[in-house]
Amino acid sequence: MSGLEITGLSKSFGGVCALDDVSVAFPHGKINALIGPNGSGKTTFFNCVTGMIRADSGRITYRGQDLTGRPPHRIARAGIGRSFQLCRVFPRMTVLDNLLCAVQPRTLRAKAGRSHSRAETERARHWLTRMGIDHLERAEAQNLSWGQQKLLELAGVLMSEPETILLDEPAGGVNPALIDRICALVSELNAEGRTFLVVEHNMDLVMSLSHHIVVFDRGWPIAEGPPSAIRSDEKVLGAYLGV
Ligand SMILES: Nc1ncnc2c1ncn2[C@@H]1O[C@H](COP(=O)(O)OP(=O)(O)OP(=O)(O)O)[C@@H](O)[C@H]1O
Repeated sequence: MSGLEITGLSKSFGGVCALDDVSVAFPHGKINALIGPNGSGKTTFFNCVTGMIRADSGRITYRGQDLTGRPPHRIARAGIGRSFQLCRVFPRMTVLDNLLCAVQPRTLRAKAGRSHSRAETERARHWLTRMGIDHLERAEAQNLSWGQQKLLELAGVLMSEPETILLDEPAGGVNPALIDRICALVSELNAEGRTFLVVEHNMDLVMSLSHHIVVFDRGWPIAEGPPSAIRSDEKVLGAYLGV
């Protein structure tokens, strides 16, 4: 079955056209990247796909389900998780509590008491271990490095077991050792069956990690294909060099 498919997506802010009739599909089971110069519409695209903002027109389908106009929680329930460019963690909460917060209480009793099951706590510890930050479980999130906070945010996304994960600049501001860790994790999680769509400015990372790349320029996809094709595409070079 197909993965995420977008048809005719448009979004303007006042007189600024951020997305202009975008039609694009991302293969399921792959690591996809969305790249483009500053202001080319990548974050707006993420926000429309995850229901954070409503597109002016267009259709969003995922695994055959129509998600157009659905609110963020419905999109999450369909199996799509996302991280943010400016990492979203609760700074004064412990690392473990940040993850437990990411879990939607499933039963009425849990909703009333906001209690978490032992299984949820174990799952939180499992993801902290996978991220390599389990030793920080009792630390306040504000005391983690920026890269560790990115790993914590990714662990939070994984708590709801999404099959597709949208990552907004996972390497932005992160030190090289942790960038390597994030790349290794994305590859491992992909090998385990998760699909990724990554917005990233670090071209070395994009070229080494991705199977499929879509390039936006001025709210419009100008190229798509494997890294080898994108690297030498004249339209892409032109968009980045401004020629
Ligand atoms: N809330 C908003 N109000 C007004 N204009 C906006 C808003 N959000 C985005 N824009 C404009 O829409 C265009 C696309 O912006 P967007 O943030 O989607 O690009 P981007 O490719 O993610 O950029 P960057 O790589 O710098 O994060 C830009 O011209 C931007 O100024």
